[in-house]
Amino acid sequence: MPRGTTLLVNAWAIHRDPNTWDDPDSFKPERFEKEEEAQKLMAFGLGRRSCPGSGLAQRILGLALGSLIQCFEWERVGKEEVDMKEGTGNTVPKAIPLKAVCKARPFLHNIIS
Ligand code: HEM
Repeated sequence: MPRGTTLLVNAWAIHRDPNTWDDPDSFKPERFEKEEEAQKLMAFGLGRRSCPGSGLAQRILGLALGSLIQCFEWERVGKEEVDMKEGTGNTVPKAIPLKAVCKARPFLHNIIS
């Protein structure tokens, strides 16, 4: 390979390889409860140029999600099944956004008022 070549790893395809994943196109977050499955995930890249913020991100994500659930009541807009189809773009957005409304839980009024 010539010096200076830009090499892009297709993590999207690797994460959908049926030789590696069971039912790769289905949204099954519970699959990562198994340690050996979680180790196959490359959300933060690999090697010397992998994400230096992964430790921070993994701590903050749980806290942020926990705070959103603890502090607000959530309700979906619409009753149809959530469409998990992917849109286009580097961060793989949903094709059809998930819409929800939230209401501060009563205990939060005491804290912020
Ligand atoms: C869920 C959150 C995050 C995800 C999924 C993520 C994912 C990634 C990925 C896939 C890469 C490219 C790795 C590669 O080229 O192999 C990257 C690089 C990088 N990330 Fe993150 N990241 C996240 C959060 C953060 C945070 C919180 C920080 C800093 C506080 C951060 C800083 C960086 C930097 C500086 C690089 C470039 C590293 C380099 O090129 O040497 N990231 N990240």
